[in-house]
Amino acid sequence: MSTKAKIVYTKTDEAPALATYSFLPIVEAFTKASGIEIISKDISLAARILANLSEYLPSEMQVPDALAELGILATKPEANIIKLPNISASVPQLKAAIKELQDLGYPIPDYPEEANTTEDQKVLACYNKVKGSAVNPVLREGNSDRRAPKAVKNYARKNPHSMGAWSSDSKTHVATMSSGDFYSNEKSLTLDTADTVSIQFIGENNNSQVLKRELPLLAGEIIDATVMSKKALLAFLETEIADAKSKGVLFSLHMKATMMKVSDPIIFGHAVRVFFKDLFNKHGETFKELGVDVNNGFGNLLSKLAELPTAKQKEIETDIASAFDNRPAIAMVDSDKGITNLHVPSDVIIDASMPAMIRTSGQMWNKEGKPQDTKAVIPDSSYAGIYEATIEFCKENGAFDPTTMGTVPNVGLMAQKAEEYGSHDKTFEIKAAGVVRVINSKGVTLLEHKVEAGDIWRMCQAKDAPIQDWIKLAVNRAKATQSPTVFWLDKNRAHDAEIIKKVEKYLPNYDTTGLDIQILAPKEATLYTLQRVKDGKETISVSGNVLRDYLTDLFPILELGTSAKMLSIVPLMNGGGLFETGAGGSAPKHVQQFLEENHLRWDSLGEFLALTVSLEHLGENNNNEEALVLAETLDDATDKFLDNKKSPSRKVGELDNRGSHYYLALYWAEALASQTKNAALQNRFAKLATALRENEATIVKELNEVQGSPVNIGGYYKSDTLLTTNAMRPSKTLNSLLEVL
Ligand SMILES: NC(=O)C1=CN([C@@H]2O[C@H](COP(=O)(O)OP(=O)(O)OC[C@H]3O[C@@H](n4cnc5c(N)ncnc54)[C@H](OP(=O)(O)O)[C@@H]3O)[C@@H](O)[C@H]2O)C=CC1
Ligand SMILES: O=C(O)CCC(=O)C(=O)O
Ligand SMILES: [Mg+2]
Repeated sequence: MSTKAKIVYTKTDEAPALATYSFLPIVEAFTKASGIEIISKDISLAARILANLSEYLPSEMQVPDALAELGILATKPEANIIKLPNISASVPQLKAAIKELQDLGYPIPDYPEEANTTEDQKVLACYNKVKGSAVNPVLREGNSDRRAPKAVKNYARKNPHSMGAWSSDSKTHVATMSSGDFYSNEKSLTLDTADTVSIQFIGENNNSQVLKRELPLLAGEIIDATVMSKKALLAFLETEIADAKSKGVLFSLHMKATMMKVSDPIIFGHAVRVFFKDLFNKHGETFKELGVDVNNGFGNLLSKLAELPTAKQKEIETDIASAFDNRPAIAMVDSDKGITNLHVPSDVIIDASMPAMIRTSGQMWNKEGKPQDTKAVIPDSSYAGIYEATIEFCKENGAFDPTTMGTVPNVGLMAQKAEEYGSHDKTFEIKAAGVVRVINSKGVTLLEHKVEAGDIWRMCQAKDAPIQDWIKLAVNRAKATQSPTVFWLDKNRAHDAEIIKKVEKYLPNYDTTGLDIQILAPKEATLYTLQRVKDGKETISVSGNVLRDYLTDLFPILELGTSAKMLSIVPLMNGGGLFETGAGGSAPKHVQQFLEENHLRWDSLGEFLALTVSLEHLGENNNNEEALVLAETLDDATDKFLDNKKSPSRKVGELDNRGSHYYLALYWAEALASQTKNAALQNRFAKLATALRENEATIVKELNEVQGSPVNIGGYYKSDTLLTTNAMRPSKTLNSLLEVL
């Protein structure tokens, strides 16, 4: 046989990584005789740290830079990558992972609190490559196509998840800025020809500083720049904190500190300082001496208090307690442990946190662990309107009904680090009053803002080729579904106005006869879509990168209870395929439960869907008939899996992730054994299908009886391979059946 076609299956973090220990051996067993090679690539946070700090490690401890390899692969036609969700690390998570690796004996340096020396700057630069959303932007060399497959949608309609009722007198609302924010200050233009620009700051006393040198731009590229005024932000936060107190609602802040890893931690830090302003007024000096940095959350302050003499510690603790009394009640992440919304910037991430709140009657948890109406603070107003509109809609119409509601697939512009999510290397906290200019190679100023000390200035890019590809993808989906297709673009926003020009330029390249394609600003698009959702209809959202992220959690969480059940395809621009699993994250809560009671409630449906399309892609691209049959039968097996309700339960002692994998394997083997397209596959799987069926009771018993007590896998970020394998593959019967295949 010619060289085998390859599928890369990523090893990531937390719950999806645990699930991989159980699921990957099944995938390998099922595909190995069909000319398919499954390659596992470790892009976990721990592996990325080790790869980036190689020079500090002895050779036997060094690991390859798997992410860099995959980044290159993603630009090649042969790419076929299954990408599971991974940790996008905030600084507290990064430090915890570094500590774990050091304890395991890896001699890597600490995360530098302050980078004053050249050495510290070098280390910090290495860690910055690992920080925040450092994986997805590298692999996403294509735009995104996320939707709920029919079978999944039908399943949700027949088996609705719980949905909190909405009352018209709910006090829950969104608070967002009306001036001085990124939305209000945005300027944008499209380049006619390729150029190289630089970003410069010119102070009021005429001292100037180059913020970024030699930024190459392509012809047709859209750039935009904007600024968040610190003064306006602080005033806004102060007003909203007071308003939350007077209205008796919880204060909660919703940011994306992981993807917006430069701007959003700064905004997060301001929120912590304004919320605890008396504390900072009184103890600011002490905090400075301790090196407190609340851009990493209020938890950073708490962790430093132990360094103080006991008396001082007590005094500050008393002042913290009175701050909590004097300020509004704050939304909790974990009320049992006293962890608030302001503790860690990666605990509350807007794409998942806002829909979760909307699903629970617009309420979040207070410190007594009871649900309460909430003020959701989303400082920048660019996209806050979509949540505002959804909340208003629920107040007026009540909660959505998963048994009847329609569906909202998304086509998202994200290739080549498009828009805000690619802006962190062009985002700056401004040191003094002056202007920031984007200047072209001839010295002409393209964009300019007046700034003050503490303002956050940023520039974003969107290249022409990805935009064209995105428009093509939108037209394809519109044709395939015949559903109304809405570009969520605001003509009054500078950047969107440039994108609209491109949509108007490129749409006529396609035959759109009979298609309903519209352009609506995000708030109007939300209202239009929600009404159709309520009426049970499908509406395709076509959006930029941030809305892609927000909408592909918002609608799935309302429709399906979780975005883990989404089909999430990234047709790579050079012909390969990146198949993401679900649209959500790495579910740290699930790991906590697993470690405490050896029950993993992670639902791998997203992995099943991704594997199906990956096999299909491989079959078509390599003329591999067996891969196509494997894909078709896996699709049937997934339908049966849903029909027979074999998804993991949330409760210990019941079927969990491991048991759900067994059933998928059983149904897949049965589908392969009963199909008649390919006799070789039919023969190969006949015995296994019978054996898996005959041993059902034994296997399920072996998988379920291990549950109920804590499990040790030897690490959180870098668990022990053998311990984790044993924990995730406890059925000897299942293991030996897979081995003989
Ligand atoms: N593509 C990627 O790589 C992404 C990575 N992330 C990263 O993931 C981490 C956690 O993010 P967070 O915002 O908490 O979002 P998560 O999606 O991890 O968690 C939110 C909740 O969604 C539910 N959920 C998510 N996936 C599944 C699944 N497969 N099966 C069942 N339930 C599921 C769970 O709710 P419940 O337990 O209540 O059922 C879970 O607690 C962060 O580090 C973040 O940066 C986030 C988004 C995407
Ligand atoms: O990369 C990340 O940090 C999160 C990605 C995400 O939330 C998404 O793609 O929906
Ligand atoms: Mg998301």
